[in-house]
Amino acid sequence: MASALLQVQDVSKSFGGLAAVRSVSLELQAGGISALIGPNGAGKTTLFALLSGFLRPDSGRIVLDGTDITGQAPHLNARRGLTRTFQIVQPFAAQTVRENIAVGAHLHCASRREALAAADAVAQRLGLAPQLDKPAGDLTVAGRKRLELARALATRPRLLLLDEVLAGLNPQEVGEMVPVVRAIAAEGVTVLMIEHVMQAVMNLAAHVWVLAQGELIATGTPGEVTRDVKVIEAYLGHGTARRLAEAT
Ligand SMILES: Nc1ncnc2c1ncn2[C@@H]1O[C@H](COP(=O)(O)OP(=O)(O)OP(=O)(O)O)[C@@H](O)[C@H]1O
Repeated sequence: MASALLQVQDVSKSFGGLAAVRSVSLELQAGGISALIGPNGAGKTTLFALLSGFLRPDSGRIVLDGTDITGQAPHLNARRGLTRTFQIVQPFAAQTVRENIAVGAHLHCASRREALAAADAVAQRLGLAPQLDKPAGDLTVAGRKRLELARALATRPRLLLLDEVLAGLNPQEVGEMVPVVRAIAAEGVTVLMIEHVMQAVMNLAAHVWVLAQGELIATGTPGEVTRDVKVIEAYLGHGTARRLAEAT
């Protein structure tokens, strides 16, 4: 079997006395879409920050394609092909959509002209071409989510960490974004997504990890983890599975 694209080995991170991520280990194979789910405060975003280099783990190792990248700065990880998006999208509001996307493209483009041309190509893929000359601040929430994706894609990732790209979208917008994420994966980018919209997780992800209170409590297909008693109780409280069974 080929070695994993990403190996997370016994990674922990505390903030003061709060253990946000506890001894998490997982292996992500190249290709396809996987999801990281869990209740609010489970440690999902902290784990993304550790993987992408925005935070350094207290202990444990992160290995990308055989290379130890533990604690390596985000821009160096991006050079290696690991890029994340942010839950709260903060574009450079006064700059155009094109200029915002070009920020990501600069990683691989020698000149500004080349970066702006690369930005145009990424915008085409994400349906943002009509907005290229608009200030990013004029975009709707759905447009900003696409822009966040475009900026990440412009870095030409092999592994893309998506932090709630569907949050704040209405059902129609979610329906429009799902094929966008699928198309990114179909182009060969490995996608790991934090997502609360379970319908989309069921729809998109082949594999799911579940975090609760900093610990991985389940892993499997979306169907498997949503039937897992530990997962049901992590979301709905201890004893829920038994009460549900008694009620039916
Ligand atoms: N910089 C920080 N300083 C102190 N505590 C933090 C910091 N970042 C996160 N935490 C805490 O760590 C825990 C995990 O937070 P995290 O944001 O990783 O959870 P999450 O699973 O992404 O939650 P959500 O689904 O609500 O975004 C929470 O209790 C949070 O308050």
